[in-house]
Amino acid sequence: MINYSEDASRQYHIQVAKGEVGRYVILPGDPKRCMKIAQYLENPVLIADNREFTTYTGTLDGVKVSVTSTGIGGPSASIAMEELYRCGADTFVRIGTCGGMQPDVKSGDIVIATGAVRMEGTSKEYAPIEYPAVPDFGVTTALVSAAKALKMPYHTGVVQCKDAFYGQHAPELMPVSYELQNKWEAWKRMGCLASEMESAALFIVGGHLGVRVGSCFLVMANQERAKLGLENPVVHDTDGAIHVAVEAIRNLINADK
Ligand SMILES: O=P(O)(O)O[C@H]1O[C@H](CO)[C@@H](O)[C@H]1O
Ligand SMILES: O=c1cc[nH]c(=O)[nH]1
Repeated sequence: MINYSEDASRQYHIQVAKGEVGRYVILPGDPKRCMKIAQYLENPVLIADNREFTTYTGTLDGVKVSVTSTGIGGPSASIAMEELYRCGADTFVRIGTCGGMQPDVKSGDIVIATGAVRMEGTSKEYAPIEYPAVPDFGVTTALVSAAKALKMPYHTGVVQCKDAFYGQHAPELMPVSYELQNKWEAWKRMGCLASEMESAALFIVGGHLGVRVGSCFLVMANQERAKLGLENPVVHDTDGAIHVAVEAIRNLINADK
């Protein structure tokens, strides 16, 4: 395989070299979330900042842990995971934002994914659609233990992933509204908790690479609650979900000892 990087020791997109990240990596979508997460680490150092990929490395309880942003959507998330894996990472926790889909999934709650609907393109270039996008059981239970210990309101269940943010929020405006609206109804009836964009790709790429992956999200709002006339403030504060992700990594470090 050709390495397109000017500096051959660095991965082309993330601009990180082998050994510069820990085996444990926290994956936010938004690069601006990286510094917030890095503040939970001891002695965080900025390793690289290229395109949508910002990476910090520090330690948690003396063990090397990194944070890398994945950008929006499966294509860039899959690139981040592939390149981090080549630098030595094998355990990933995504911390993102999502939109609730069930009436009891409220703004400010945490959702922990136990599976992801593959209504996106990236995972289809890895595995046939019949293969399920599921997180690692150990990472998922570490996230649940963390949410419980922090007394965060949380839900566990399947999340829906897609490529078009506005296909979720304004499906009626899309030429394929008939498909988007019917499928959304099906995901809801099947009990999908929330919609986001990266977990399906991360779970499938993780399965292919043989690494551990889990996901947790802040619920920003819930368009279904709005339709029902229920209270639906928009929440931007990701601190609680970040704390859950960091404590989950701490749980995994202890369990791995
Ligand atoms: O907040 P992040 O992690 O970016 O996650 C969610 O927010 C973005 C859309 O606004 C998508 O990336 C979606 O998955
Ligand atoms: O509603 C939402 C909120 C965040 N991210 C999404 O993909 N959808």
